[in-house]
Amino acid sequence: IERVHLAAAGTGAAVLGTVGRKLYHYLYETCDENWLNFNAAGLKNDLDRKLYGQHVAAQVILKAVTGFMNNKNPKKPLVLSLHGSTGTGKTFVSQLIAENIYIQGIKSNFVHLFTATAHFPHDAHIDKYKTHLQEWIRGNVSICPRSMFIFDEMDKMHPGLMDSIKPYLDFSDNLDGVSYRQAIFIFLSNAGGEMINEVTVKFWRDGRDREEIQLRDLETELSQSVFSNEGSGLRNSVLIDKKLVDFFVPFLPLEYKHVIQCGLAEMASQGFTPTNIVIKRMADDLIFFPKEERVFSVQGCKLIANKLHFYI
Ligand SMILES: Nc1ncnc2c1ncn2[C@@H]1O[C@H](COP(=O)(O)OP(=O)(O)OP(=O)(O)O)[C@@H](O)[C@H]1O
Repeated sequence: IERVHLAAAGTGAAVLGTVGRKLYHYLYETCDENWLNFNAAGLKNDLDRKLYGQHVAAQVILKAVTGFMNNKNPKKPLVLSLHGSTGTGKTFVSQLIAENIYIQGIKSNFVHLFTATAHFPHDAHIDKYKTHLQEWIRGNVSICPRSMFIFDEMDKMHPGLMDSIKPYLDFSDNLDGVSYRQAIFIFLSNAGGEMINEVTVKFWRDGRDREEIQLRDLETELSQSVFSNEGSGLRNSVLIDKKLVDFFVPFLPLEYKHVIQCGLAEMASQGFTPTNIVIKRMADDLIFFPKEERVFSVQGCKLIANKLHFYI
């Protein structure tokens, strides 16, 4: 009888243990398949339906992220560098990527946003910052190898600071016992934006379709203009010399019709019935270039969320 009791108690404890573990996984985000689940179809769908006017970026990002996430044994972390003028969707796309990898999306404990100017504002403390940044990356990747780091305003980052993250982006088995091969680094910057805008305006002036623009029309010039730009922190950076960036992703300037699409989506997300007249009134008040023809929005879709309530 005692043995039966013991066995029953053992089974009870095991069941409780399983339930406890399940509950723990349910309540607390863990770095495993309970909270990490790459959804390739979801990413494609989001890029097709939610991201407007960025056919080049959508294509590159889908291929890059899907290839990387499906690779069981990547040789280095994925490093994407997103370029374009303000409000064209660089931060937004990073959010879409996060939403299709982490159940918690951009709010996941494994997604980290770093803004050079906000986090490390004083050049004089650069050596201290370097150590902090390296420890921060190392600490986060040792907690979860599938960590995502989004570096905003990369063009304003001190080159020394940028170079200090270089070892983590490279091909290496591990550094101090930590492997970085499953991590994702996304750099955001306005560097190269002007060149991308010029190419897009030229296509438009030549009467060519926006959709005809291909990555190769921008890629070479993009890497040259980004890294030769005097004001760009990316200039002379080891990141480039060592070819640590896997993909340079160009974001085109948005046209009037894309601004309308952004406005309608924003209206819906704020709980209003999307109305063309309202959004058109708002779009008409925005600034467009070239000045005469008013084709491309200077601020992309950036100001829409804030402006909307003036027009409703
Ligand atoms: N191409 C786009 N498709 C759909 N929505 C967009 C697009 N671009 C911008 N938006 C909307 O505008 C908002 C602002 O854009 P976002 O922050 O992604 O711009 P950004 O390119 O990161 O700009 P910045 O260089 O100033 O940081 C987004 O949250 C999104 O709602």
